[in-house]
Amino acid sequence: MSVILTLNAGSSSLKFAVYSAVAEPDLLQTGQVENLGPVARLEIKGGETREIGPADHAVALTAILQAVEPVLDGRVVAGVGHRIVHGGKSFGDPVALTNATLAQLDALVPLAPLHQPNNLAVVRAARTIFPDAVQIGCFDTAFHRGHPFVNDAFALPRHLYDQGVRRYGFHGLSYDYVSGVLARDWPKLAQGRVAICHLGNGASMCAVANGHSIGSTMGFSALDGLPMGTRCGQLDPGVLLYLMDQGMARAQIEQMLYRDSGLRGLSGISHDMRTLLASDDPRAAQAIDYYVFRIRRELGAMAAILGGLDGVVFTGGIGENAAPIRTRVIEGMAFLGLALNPAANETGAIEIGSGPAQVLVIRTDEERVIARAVAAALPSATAT
Ligand SMILES: Nc1ncnc2c1ncn2[C@@H]1O[C@H](COP(=O)(O)OP(=O)(O)O)[C@@H](O)[C@H]1O
Ligand SMILES: CC(=O)OP(=O)(O)O
Ligand SMILES: [Mg+2]
Repeated sequence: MSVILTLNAGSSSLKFAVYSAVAEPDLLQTGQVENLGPVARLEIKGGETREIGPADHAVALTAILQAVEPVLDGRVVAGVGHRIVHGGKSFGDPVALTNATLAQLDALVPLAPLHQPNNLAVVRAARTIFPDAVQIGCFDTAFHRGHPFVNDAFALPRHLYDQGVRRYGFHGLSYDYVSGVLARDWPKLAQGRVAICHLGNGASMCAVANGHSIGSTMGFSALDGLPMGTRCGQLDPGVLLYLMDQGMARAQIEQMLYRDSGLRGLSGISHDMRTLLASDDPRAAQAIDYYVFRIRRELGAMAAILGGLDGVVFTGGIGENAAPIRTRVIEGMAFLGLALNPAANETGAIEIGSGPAQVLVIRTDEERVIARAVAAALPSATAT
């Protein structure tokens, strides 16, 4: 039996999974290197967890491949699936990552500087390590491609829209997975109006109507919308003009917006929600207040886009694990039909609502969406 390897290069982690190469792939192993930077940590699910010292995405990939060698057990890696954050105007469905497609994707690096270079570096490393494997790219922007014009456009001169200056939306692999779970386990809700909150290190919300994205808080880049671990979220563009007038260089502005803002910037303490929730520093409390305020504001916007809410889903590292954040987001939202069952919320239940609209916590699985796309591209996958 051959296997499929998936690689998901996020802003702060490299997640991987190994699956059997069959039409509905069986998960064999999963894990990640998280907290990329000076003290990265390798976590193999059900296995070892250890600090691996300073690591970027390339070092993380080497550590992962060493750790999964026993799982591979000599089996051939027939396909490698990659999360690619930005597909731009041209890419929707999963594609084979050839020299030609990689060159087109390189051109989108300036639109997602925190992700796209890492995504593509991981693709290139994997092509060298597994030269005979099919390499498939799956796009975070794909799920949003059916957006109506009003959710896709900025009110800028028209030629910019034609050039591709649009609101793409991201976290699409996560929304695709969650929508699939809804269709399978909550079919009636899946036909309704659902706001999915992907709250990880990056964060966005998606308005899903009958399984299709009709709006998202993220836009042209992965900066817009909600505040994130290190990114600012929605910002008055006048601030950028002011900073330029003050003499700030483009590279400094990019550093500030992508890496020094969000929870990290506001708290001055950490980008990590666990650290902030555990802190008694008033700046940590203020950063969390801002985070919750913006999620609530956008939840109202998603409800308006959808014409009401039949359900809200929390996912991503914070959405799945931070019960106090979920409590504060849903508090006082009875006017939207939302209320929490506190015991269910605090004990890790999936259905945590007590109002007319559903409130669910669904663990996302971007890897599975990628693995299915690789399996579909492997002629052998249906036969084995
Ligand atoms: N138990 C927890 N309580 C609060 N926050 C958590 C918890 N577990 C993880 N998180 C937060 O989840 C975030 C990472 O989310 P994740 O979806 O894994 O990120 P990425 O964008 O790298 O995929 C971090 O901010 C981390 O603090
Ligand atoms: C698009 C994005 O923000 O991704 P992540 O949450 O992995 O940083
Ligand atoms: Mg993520």
